[in-house]
Order: sequence, then C-alpha cells, then structure tokens
Amino acid sequence: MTPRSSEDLFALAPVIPVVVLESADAAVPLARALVAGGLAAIEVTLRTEAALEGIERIAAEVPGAVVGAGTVTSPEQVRAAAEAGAAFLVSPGCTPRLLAAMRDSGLPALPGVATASEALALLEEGVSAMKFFPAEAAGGRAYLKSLSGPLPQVRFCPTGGITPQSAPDYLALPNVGCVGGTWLTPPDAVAGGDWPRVEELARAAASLRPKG
Ligand SMILES: O=C(O)C(=O)C[C@H](O)[C@H](O)COP(=O)(O)O
Repeated sequence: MTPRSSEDLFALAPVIPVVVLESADAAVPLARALVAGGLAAIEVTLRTEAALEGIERIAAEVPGAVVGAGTVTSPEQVRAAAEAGAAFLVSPGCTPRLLAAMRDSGLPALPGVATASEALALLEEGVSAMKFFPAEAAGGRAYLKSLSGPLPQVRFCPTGGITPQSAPDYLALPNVGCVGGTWLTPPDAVAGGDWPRVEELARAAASLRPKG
C-alpha cells in the first residue's frame, strides 16, 4: 500500500522502525525481516552514505515495504529521497524552506516539532501530523498528554528514546498515531546479518497495543 497521507502511515503499524544503514547491502534483507515481522513502514535515516542507495534497493526489491527517508534536514535531501523512491519523509525539526520542499515532493511527511509553538506554526500551514522529537528528552508522554488539551487536532509520531516498554503508554494517548524507534534494528544484529532476530523484534513491536 502506498501511503497518500500521514494518517495512512499511522494506520500501517503501531511502530515505525528507524533504521541506520552502514551498508546498502544490508538494506534488502533487513527490510524483508521487518516486513515479515509485520512492520511495513520503514524509515531509513539519511545519516549515512548508504542511506539513499538503501532506500532505492528496498523500494525496488521488497514487496510490501513502505520505505521512507528520515533525518531529512534540507530541500536537497527531500529531492534526493524522492528520486531514490522514498514513499514518505520524516524530519527532526522543520523550517519554512524544508516544509515547502516536502510539500513540493507530494509525499506524505512527518515534520518534526518539540514545542507547542512549533506545532502551531505547522498547524497554520495546514499540517496536522508531526513527529515529536526528541520524545523522551523533550518531556515524553506527560508533555504529549499536555499538548492534547489545547491542540487536540494534532497527531504525533513520538520518536527518540522510546522503548518496547514505554511504547504502549505513548500509544494509549489520543494524539499519538504511532511511535518510532531504533530498537528494532540493533547495530550488532544488522552488522552480523541476524535477520531472524530483527524479524522477532518486529513481530513483538507489530503486536504492541495501547496500554490500559
Ligand atoms: O534525526 C532524526 O530524524 C532521527 O532519525 C532521530 C531518530 O528519530 C532518533 O534518533 C531515534 O532514535 P532512538 O532514540 O534510538 O529510537
């Protein structure tokens, strides 16, 4: 399924795995393991040299995967990600230039915010789905719960410091669409090609439910 909106992304799974690829060769088996475990949406961060090629390979070779680009911080990166075949975009923060480029790409996006003012600025632009980053460091679940009072129309994907233990508490909030995290792809498992372990972690994450 190709997500047409950020709400579509939220509907794919309770967790978006955030993936740091040191080698493009790991991209396809890693994505296959995540999809086999039940996590279709995969965010490949543009923090490494291998990221764009990894996105390209996943988009071309892994049916069922919805691969997006994370750590998008410039209009140039938006264009490169779209060219590589990214199906969605995620950024840690947002600026007017970055938002304009995201819009121009036509791809669903989760621009990052960490405060009420930043969320209001995006709302003024008609954006109501956002990444909340860095979730734990910026105030965590309590902070997001506080935002749901004055800004009930915003839905967040909190990311940054989230664990399988804390994810169900976040998912229980009315303003959380899904959560993001790197715990699905431990660096040693990826480096060692331990795809069964990645699939197992994905399966556990795909079955996470809101607490309470
Ligand atoms: O800059 C970005 O857009 C990122 O990709 C930041 C990541 O969302 C966090 O680094 C997640 O990392 P964990 O806290 O290990 O789950």
